[in-house]
Amino acid sequence: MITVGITGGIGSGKTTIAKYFSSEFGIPVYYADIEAKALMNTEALRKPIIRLLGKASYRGGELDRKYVADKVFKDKDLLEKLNQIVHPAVGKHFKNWCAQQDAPYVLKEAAILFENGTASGLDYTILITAPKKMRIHRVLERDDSTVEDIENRMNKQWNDAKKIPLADFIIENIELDNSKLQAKNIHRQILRDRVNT
Ligand SMILES: CC(C)(COP(=O)(O)OP(=O)(O)OC[C@H]1O[C@@H](n2cnc3c(N)ncnc32)[C@H](O)[C@@H]1O)[C@@H](O)C(=O)NCCC(=O)NCCS
Ligand SMILES: Nc1ncnc2c1ncn2[C@@H]1O[C@H](COP(=O)(O)OP(=O)(O)OP(=O)(O)O)[C@@H](O)[C@H]1O
Repeated sequence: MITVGITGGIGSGKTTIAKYFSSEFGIPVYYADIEAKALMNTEALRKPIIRLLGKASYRGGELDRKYVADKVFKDKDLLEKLNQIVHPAVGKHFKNWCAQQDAPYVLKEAAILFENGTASGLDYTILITAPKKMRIHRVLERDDSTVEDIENRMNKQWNDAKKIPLADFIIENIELDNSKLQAKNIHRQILRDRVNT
């Protein structure tokens, strides 16, 4: 199975573009942040997370996302420790998920790909970029975060300049129709490579 990572900083539009690959080309998408949160609600992860962040990490038996986010996005060390609990479980779950897919390739949509070395296990990577101000504006419009919340998350992610040389493909996601054209070209390129190898 050919695996393609799709990543980008907060508010870059990676979910929007991943959904386009799915709806337009029928490509199966693994949404790592959604799957991660489901895995964090399993017994196997609940225990180490409570040990790291305390009992308040769960409320009514469910992960308290706001509590956890407030703790880890203000503390690099805690976030790294949480990543070390969550990311291996996501990696394993993704592998099992891939084995059940029947498609020319699959997409793994994840906020963190280059930062934690996950990219090296994938066949291709697509980086979604957009100017920082635009990304902040998009997230403010989308949910009830504050600029401070968004910047705290941004500061825990590599900037585009560091990720651009590592990516196989880049989509500059400013105007959506143009981004879709870029996505179509990448889709075609992956299919061409597949036939030629
Ligand atoms: C702290 C949590 C519970 C907050 O949940 P919330 O629903 O508010 O955010 P969600 O997970 O949907 O992420 C939204 C955005 O936050 C940023 N973000 C999330 N996790 C991380 C991280 N580990 N490092 C940097 N940025 C991150 C990304 O831009 C992401 O797209 C959650 O983000 C989390 O558990 N993160 C650590 C584990 C992780 O890396 N999950 C992502 C997929 S592997
Ligand atoms: N080209 C675009 N033009 C206008 N709005 C856009 C564009 N791309 C995405 N958006 C909007 O910006 C917001 C952020 O997009 P999206 O959720 O896809 O980003 P993301 O990178 O997955 O964010 P996060 O890191 O927070 O998960 C959404 O409300 C989306 O509809």
